[in-house]
Amino acid sequence: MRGKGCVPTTTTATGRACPRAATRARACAKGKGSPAAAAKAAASSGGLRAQAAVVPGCRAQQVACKVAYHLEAQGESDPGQGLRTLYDKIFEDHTIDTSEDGTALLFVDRHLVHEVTSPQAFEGLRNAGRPVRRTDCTLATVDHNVPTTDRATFDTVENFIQETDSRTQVMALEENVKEFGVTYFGMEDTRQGIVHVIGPEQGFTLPGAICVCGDSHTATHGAFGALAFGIGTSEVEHVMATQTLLQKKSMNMKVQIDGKLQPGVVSKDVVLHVIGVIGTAGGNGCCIEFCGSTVRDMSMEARMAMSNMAIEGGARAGLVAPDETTFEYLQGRPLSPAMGPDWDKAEAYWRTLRTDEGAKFDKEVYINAEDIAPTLTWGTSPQDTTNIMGKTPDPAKQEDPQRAAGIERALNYMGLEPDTPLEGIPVDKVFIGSCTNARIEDVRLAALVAKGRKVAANVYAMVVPGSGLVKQQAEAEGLDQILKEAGFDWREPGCSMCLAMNPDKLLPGERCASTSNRNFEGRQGAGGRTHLVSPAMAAAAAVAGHLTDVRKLLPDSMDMSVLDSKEFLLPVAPAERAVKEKVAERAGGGVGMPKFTTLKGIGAKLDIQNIDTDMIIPKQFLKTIKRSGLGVSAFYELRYDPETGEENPDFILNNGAWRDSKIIVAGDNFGCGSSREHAPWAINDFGVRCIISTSFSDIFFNNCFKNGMLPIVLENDVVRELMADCDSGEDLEVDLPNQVIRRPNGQEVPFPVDPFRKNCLVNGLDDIGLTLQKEDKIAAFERIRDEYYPFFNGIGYSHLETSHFDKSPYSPV
Ligand SMILES: CC(C)[C@H](C(=O)O)[C@@H](O)C(=O)O
Ligand code: SF4
Repeated sequence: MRGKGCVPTTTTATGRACPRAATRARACAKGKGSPAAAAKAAASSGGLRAQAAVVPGCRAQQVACKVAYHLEAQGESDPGQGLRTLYDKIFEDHTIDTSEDGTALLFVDRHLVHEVTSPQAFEGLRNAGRPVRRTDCTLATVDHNVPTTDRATFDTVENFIQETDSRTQVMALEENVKEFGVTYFGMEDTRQGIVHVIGPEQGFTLPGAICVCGDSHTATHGAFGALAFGIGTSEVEHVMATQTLLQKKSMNMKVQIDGKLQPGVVSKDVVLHVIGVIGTAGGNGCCIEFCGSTVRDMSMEARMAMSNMAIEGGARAGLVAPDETTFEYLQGRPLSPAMGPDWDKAEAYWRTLRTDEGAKFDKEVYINAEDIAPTLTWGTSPQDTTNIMGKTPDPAKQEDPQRAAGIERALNYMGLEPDTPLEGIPVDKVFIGSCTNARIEDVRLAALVAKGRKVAANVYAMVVPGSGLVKQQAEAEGLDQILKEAGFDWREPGCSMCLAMNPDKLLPGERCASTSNRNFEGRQGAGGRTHLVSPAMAAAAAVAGHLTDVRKLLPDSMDMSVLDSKEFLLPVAPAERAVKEKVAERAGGGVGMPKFTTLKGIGAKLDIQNIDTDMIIPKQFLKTIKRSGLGVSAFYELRYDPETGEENPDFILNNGAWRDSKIIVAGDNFGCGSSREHAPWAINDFGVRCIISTSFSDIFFNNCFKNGMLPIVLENDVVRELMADCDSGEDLEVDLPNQVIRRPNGQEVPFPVDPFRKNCLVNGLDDIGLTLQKEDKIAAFERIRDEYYPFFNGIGYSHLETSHFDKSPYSPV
């Protein structure tokens, strides 16, 4: 009987009673004809939210409200009511349940998995005897560790990958996907590639989906109007076990770019420019929606390069509303809905995915595309940008002493003087690749610049396609020939020198023009210096031998010199080896969720802004398949002399009583960069349980709670006072139940903490167990989804052959 069991008590995403619940219940109780009719009645009497309708036991109501949501989104409901952003719509449409404090349980449509952040998650499932709930919505590949050398002789991973830890991680994934039945593109599969290249390429990434991956650049998929964000390994396990995630709603931020881009300026320049404007913490706590005429004119691949770097602006996700460009890109891809009724149903839904006119954003940024010239970084943070006509900054001219210290440190690392013009700085290497810029259009752009020219004698330049299919397409178009003739090294797909977890690395002191997304210290190899650029600018630097404006290319008169790729096969430095051995000795099995109540001890001051996760634990220590034992590698670059492996006596955590600090008081934006949960694991294993700062990156912040650690956000003046307490050597006491920090002078400093997270920390509760108690609600949501969003159910590859392709994922130039 329709309407049976309807109760007007549903809460909203913010935990408040939903004022429209009564209307909904009335519509439901009327039980008029079809669910759609009930929905229409309900919608016309006030508009409804889909998520609020999921009340177990009230099927008709659920269906009615679901349909009503679409009517409202298409503007058929009362105008001016409940105006929502694209982010609000996707978030709310995936909300299964909302707890008192506003934490939502979200359904996850797409889960991408790679070898670095999944081993501990699979281990957790295995230990708990849990399966992967939705293998049809899960896709795995290997990318970070794979060598990019010729695979002509590839037989098995075991024989092919020389580096032990890399081999172990790749082999662990191969075993895990077999055991858990997950679709996997291995090294012998042409579809293998960087996880953020293959998802879109296969049509796995769809508009309106929630898409996650244990990787911060999951933001890439937002280009499709998918709500896509990086998660930590504990969350990878949570998604695999429950197909859901616990999330608090982010703020809405609009970045509107209007106008026509100058020739030679591409979306990479746009996003570098945007990050230069907003800073690496500018988007913290936000989901960015990129909009405006410039964005509408971009191709899907250009949009992907832009949303990819939303995380570098501090935002966990970047979105672009789907449009004709999106639909055209998706049609005929292996995992897109099949053309015909399936496609039509999907497209009708996707067309509702846009921000309502007049909807409110918490932050707005407006950029004029005509102001953007080819843009690049000069320092060690993606916010350190200027255009190619610019100069390095002078710390002496900075008013903020912390910023001045940051600039000085960055220039020193980069081997650059203040006020140096960027144009003309010689480079040693050029890297064209990564999940930002390794798609076919990027390769085409590089080939366009390189055509008929030669790589400079002082430069080694490599092009690493983002996937086997990009490589295949580029070869079909003859782009590899153009690049090889110019002197570029043409490689096999993978992350490569973006992160240098495989053998492709910079040598200490080497300078690289790189199309990747992070220029952190040591990112591309210890001591390596990175300038982030577009593929056009990278190719221009390769042929010029120095950073240059792609708009005024040098004549092609230089000799070509390709360095022997063996140069990249670096031996592991002795210092690094010693630390790795200690890590191996200490690594154990899983570590339960520890309780956190009070913590007393001397605090350590780390007065550096933007301590990124590469500084907390560099990539060479990510190759573990365990969670524990990483403490010896925490703050590796700061803590040890890279030559000798001896402790650096100037580093606070090597110094006297501070060696045992359990509390760190740090500069702004702690934990920015990658989603690696290895960062909190390493800090935790080192003995630190609490970090205090003015701000944190969202993913790091979240990861701390999953590991029984407490990150505390306080105002800058309070942080400064606590830093002084650290220097005094007297104890601080963090009292979580009472939410105060007791200073040595007896003052109590209150701090905020999310009630749900506090409860989990104080009681040592594990998220997965808590979520599985909501099984009924998850199952009810899945039934609704089957009916109204069947296109989100992964059809998987189990019954598909590679020949299923309706067309090549790439169309010719
Ligand atoms: C290894 C992975 C966790 C990491 C990320 O999250 O971004 C990596 O892809 C990176 O680019 O630093
Ligand atoms: S940023 Fe680099 S390392 Fe990270 S996923 Fe992308 S290509 Fe791989």
